[in-house]
Amino acid sequence: MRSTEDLPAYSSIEVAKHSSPEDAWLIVGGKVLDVTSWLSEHPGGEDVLLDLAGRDATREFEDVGHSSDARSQLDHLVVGTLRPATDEELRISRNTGTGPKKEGGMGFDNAEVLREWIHEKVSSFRRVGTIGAVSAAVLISAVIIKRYGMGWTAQGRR
Ligand code: HEM
Repeated sequence: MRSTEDLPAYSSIEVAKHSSPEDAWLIVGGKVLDVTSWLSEHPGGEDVLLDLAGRDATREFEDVGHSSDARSQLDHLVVGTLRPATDEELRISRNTGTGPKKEGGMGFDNAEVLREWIHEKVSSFRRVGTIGAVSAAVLISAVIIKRYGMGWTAQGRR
């Protein structure tokens, strides 16, 4: 087998595009697998693989308690390694609603997309918070000046 270092690196967003029976990829343990031509050979059936196609199936693979034979079969299916998604990929994925999703969920099966979304929300709240605090300070100053006048500056000048 080729060393995984020679293989291309794909992001989870790229892997998500391969989610049909004609083109089914999975991620297991940081390896990207093309299971398309092997679907019918899986002893656990093709449905479980198709349900997870385009997604990270590491947890499901481990939960089944696959044998070491299964692990060596897996190595023959490797087409690449997993790399973090770029900011650009995350932005496009968020805006177009593409990328890995779980049915019935919030649409954020992809931890990276979710993390990026939270980060953006927090910074926009922070922005709104700063504008709010500055406006409140100006308003309070205006009320104080209106109520007490500029007495202290007049005193200072005397
Ligand atoms: C693409 C990587 C995978 C490979 C190479 C693989 C390979 C195998 C092999 C060789 C077996 C026979 C039992 C054994 O040797 O452990 C098996 C069984 C099974 N696999 Fe997978 N598998 C893969 C992914 C998955 C995934 C993602 C699931 C999802 C749940 C899954 C579910 C099962 C189930 C339920 C069985 C048990 C079948 C039975 O004992 O009746 N497999 N798999």
